[in-house]
Amino acid sequence: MKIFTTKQIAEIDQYTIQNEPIADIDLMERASLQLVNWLIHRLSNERKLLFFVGPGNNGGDALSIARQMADCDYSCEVYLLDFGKGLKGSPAINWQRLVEQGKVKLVKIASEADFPEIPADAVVIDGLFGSGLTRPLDGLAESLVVRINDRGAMVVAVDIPSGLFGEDNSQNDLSKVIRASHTLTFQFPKLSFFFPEHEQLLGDWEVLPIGLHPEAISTMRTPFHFLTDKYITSLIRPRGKFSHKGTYGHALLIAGSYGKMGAAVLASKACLRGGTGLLTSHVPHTGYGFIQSCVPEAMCSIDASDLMFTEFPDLKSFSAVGVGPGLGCKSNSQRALKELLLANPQKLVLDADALNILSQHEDWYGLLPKNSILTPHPKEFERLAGETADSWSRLLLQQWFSKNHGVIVVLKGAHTCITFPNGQVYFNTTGNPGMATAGSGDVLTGLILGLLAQPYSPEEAALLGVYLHGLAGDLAMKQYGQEALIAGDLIDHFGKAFLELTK
Ligand SMILES: NC(=O)C1=CN([C@@H]2O[C@H](COP(=O)(O)OP(=O)(O)OC[C@H]3O[C@@H](n4cnc5c(N)ncnc54)[C@H](O)[C@@H]3O)[C@@H](O)[C@H]2O)[C@@H](O)CC1
Ligand SMILES: Nc1ncnc2c1ncn2[C@@H]1O[C@H](COP(=O)(O)OP(=O)(O)O)[C@@H](O)[C@H]1O
Ligand SMILES: [K+]
Repeated sequence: MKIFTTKQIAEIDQYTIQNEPIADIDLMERASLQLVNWLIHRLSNERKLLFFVGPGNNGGDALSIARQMADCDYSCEVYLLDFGKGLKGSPAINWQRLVEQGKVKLVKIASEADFPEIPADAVVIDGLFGSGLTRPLDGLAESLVVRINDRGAMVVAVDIPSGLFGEDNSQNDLSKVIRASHTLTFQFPKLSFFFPEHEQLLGDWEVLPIGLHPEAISTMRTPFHFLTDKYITSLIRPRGKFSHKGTYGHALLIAGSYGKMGAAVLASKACLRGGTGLLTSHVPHTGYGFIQSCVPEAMCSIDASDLMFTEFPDLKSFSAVGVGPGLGCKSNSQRALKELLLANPQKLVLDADALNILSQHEDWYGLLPKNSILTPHPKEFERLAGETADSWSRLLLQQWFSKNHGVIVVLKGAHTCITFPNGQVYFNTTGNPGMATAGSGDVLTGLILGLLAQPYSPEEAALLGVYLHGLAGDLAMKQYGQEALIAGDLIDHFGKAFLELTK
């Protein structure tokens, strides 16, 4: 599904108004009704609703919601942040409708003295500013937001927490942004919803469809997307009746070193459960018995070194290569990694220490085979590409890195972000904090390798691998909860994850 910038969303709004066609005030009513439905299903009408209303359409939405909630017997008060210019257009119509309805206390805030008391059990509806925010909040708006945040009441933000920009918040002061418990956003999530530093501002966020014009949505171009079940299911290829293990490729996994053989076991198992036909796990001599007994389905290629990666088998027989989990960064392994890059494997996934080694040799970046998949966590990405001050800047850097080096970057996190050499960006929507546990990245590498080998294209393997990995995490969480979940549980749930997508 596409993610649009707030500027594009405003264009889609206008297209809908002109081409559905629908009057602006009616579109606002339709959008507000979605929020009304959400509120009445979750809140008892014994709770007082305090609406904070700004000068634009976001305020207009809040005014409409207040009227509809009052009609449903909720006790509502409206506080309009008055910049002395008066309301215009649909917000003005909605103000007038409230006046005529006569059920809601209406107050204009012209100074801090007009700020109301906010009881802890009240619910604040934040309709101060939406996607039309032009600059960080200051003056009276800033003081009001700080006051609301200080009270600790439940806050439901309309469309976006007031003060937060939809994309670039690099110049914003986040202490002047509404801290919502819930954010109910219209039709599309905003890009800034996928960034970790905004978690406390957004609370739980949900997308409410408001029937924007499908033609505008399908024709408007954007590099930004988020992954859905439907899209991922469309990537999964059913197996042919007469297929055999040779049909599904032969993966080579180079992993493990003395003391870190568990990474090789986890990645090997994940690779096999990802559906590869054959797997050879290349490990140092010391890991031979361990791999053979823990993963009997894998063949073993044994390094000349007892302790670490120093060489690799002839690549001819392999349809994809994965390197990195538990590898260590010793100089012999560094040399071997360079030789591997020079051997130019057709399909390559690099993780963990392979990335740490790479980041020490920027002059090797040019050796990366086109469309290699790199799976850094944020620290590894920083080592590879440099430091950034915030998630927006990091996203731009990641996009640039993918384009410039012709590689796919899977930047792991709560919303793992996948960037392609053509500039396209995909955010993952599966997974949970239970996956913040040792080895879960090794499992992802193995899974992506297993998919690459079959062969899925590098683009498909990255998207499918990330989504399935998170889905397996969500299924495993149902069984173990978050604390007790360990990386091996993810592998045990790959089967259910595949079945869930193809049922
Ligand atoms: N037809 C539409 O366009 C629809 C819009 N919708 C709502 O409309 C919102 C966007 O509305 P608008 O574009 O009117 O924008 P906003 O309601 O976000 O606010 C823009 C207004 O705030 C002022 N402003 C911006 N930044 C400020 C700052 N830092 N300090 C003080 N004043 C500031 C602007 O001058 C303008 O008057 C969405 O977030 C959504 O809630 C929904 O009603 C759906 C339909
Ligand atoms: N809070 C979270 N929500 C969703 N997924 C998470 C969360 N924390 C970690 N993960 C996932 O777990 C994996 C962790 O990878 P990584 O940090 O490389 O672990 P390790 O190095 O221990 O194998 C990534 O795929 C990441 O997306
Ligand atoms: K808002």
